[in-house]
Amino acid sequence: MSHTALRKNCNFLFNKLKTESSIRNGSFERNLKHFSQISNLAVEGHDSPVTSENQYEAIREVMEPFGHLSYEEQLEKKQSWSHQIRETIIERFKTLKFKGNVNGCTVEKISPSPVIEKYRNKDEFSIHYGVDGNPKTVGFFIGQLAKSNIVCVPATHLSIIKDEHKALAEVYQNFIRSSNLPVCYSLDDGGCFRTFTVRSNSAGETMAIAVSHPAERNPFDIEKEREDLLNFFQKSGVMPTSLFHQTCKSFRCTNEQSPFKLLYGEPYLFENLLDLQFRISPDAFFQINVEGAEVLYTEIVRLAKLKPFTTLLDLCCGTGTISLVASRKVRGCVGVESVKDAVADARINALDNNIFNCDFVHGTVEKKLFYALRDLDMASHVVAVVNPGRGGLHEKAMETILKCDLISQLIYVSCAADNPVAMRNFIQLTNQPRKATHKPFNLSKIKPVDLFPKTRHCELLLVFDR
Ligand SMILES: C[S@@+](CC[C@H](N)C(=O)[O-])C[C@H]1O[C@@H](n2cnc3c(N)ncnc32)[C@H](O)[C@@H]1O
Repeated sequence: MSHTALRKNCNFLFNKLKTESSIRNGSFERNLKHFSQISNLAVEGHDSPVTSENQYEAIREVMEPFGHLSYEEQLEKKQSWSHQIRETIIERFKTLKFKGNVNGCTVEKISPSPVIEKYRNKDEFSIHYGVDGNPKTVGFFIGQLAKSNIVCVPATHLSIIKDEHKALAEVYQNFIRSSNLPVCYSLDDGGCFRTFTVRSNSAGETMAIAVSHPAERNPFDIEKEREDLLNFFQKSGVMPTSLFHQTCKSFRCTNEQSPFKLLYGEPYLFENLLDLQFRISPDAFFQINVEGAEVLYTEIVRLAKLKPFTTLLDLCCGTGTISLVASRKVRGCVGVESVKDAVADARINALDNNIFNCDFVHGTVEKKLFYALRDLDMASHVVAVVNPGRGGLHEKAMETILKCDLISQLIYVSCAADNPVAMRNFIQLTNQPRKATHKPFNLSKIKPVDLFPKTRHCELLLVFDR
């Protein structure tokens, strides 16, 4: 089950439970009694109950499902999954009447991640009941809604999580346990503590972000929570390099919607990647495995037909990584990104690396691409790299891309190529519906790059030419 699905399940469950005041202010015993109502715990795919003895094994099976395999075996599985993606696209394609070409598509050998342990530079920890019934447990969820058995297990025994992240999550757990404020299990239950995110860079610097629901509290109460949080970390002796606090009433808030308040330290993380330095805001996406990302970006540059006169379109550009890595090989780059702070990072990153041929546009691809292309009237050769995350590309963005004949190659970077939206995007690129006048793309190559050792996930580069 995906993290989002688990979160939805969790919210549903606690909507049911929220009417019972013991969640918010009851004693540990009352909470335990309450918890017994959602017991009969079993991990997804397992029938045996989750207990304090087997909880760490259970969370490993959720978070590191390939952890029991050798790395070679993991890569073999991901290689054959990449072939399956090719077969699925070809099968889907057979059902369509007007087509580009997908049959010639080859699947390259998977590139391994240079690191397979402690590689995650960002973890968003949730808060929920632990197996012992403690309602203030910080970690990751396991369980199934059907069996009403969602439970939170600390990350202490996971090998893909960095030690500094685990240590900070433990201090935060101690903090919320020492506080009288309740946990926010669903957005309208009046609770406070929501999530705790830790990010880090290769130099070992950490950025911690505590997110709370403002509930009915006034600004002074929220200020008090912030003071207490900072004091607690300072006294613990385990201090992040920077500490942020955000209040958020919805599932997730950007800095624009609800500012990240810096309580301590520097406002940004900096990361080195392929001889470039990147500034990263709390809000901005950065690939979770930096060494793996270096391989990914190197492969993108290898596969892209970049010429000195090429304009590179970097769609969903985050902090500008792909543009800046490719910038010296092309005439210019235009990045489009929906998160404002990430765009600010991308612009600064260009300047800090003495790169002056990249421009970054704030907005969604579906809204801004049309205008970005209109401004490219001097371009003679355009290559697009799209990296939209699990959500895939919006219909309108797809339409604009397909209609722009200048785009002769498109590299679709997908961390969830079997996701229905991504799959629809692949078919749209290669299909030519009856009345359409555009030339369809041919899917020429699939290149897997492993960014997520021990998990089922794998990054795919799908190369479309026309
Ligand atoms: C998987 S990340 C890739 C970022 C970047 N290419 C990198 O490698 O670091 C996807 C990015 O797309 C942005 N995004 C998601 N939907 C978008 C949209 N419709 N328009 C523009 N940006 C979008 C997200 O904010 C995020 O920064």
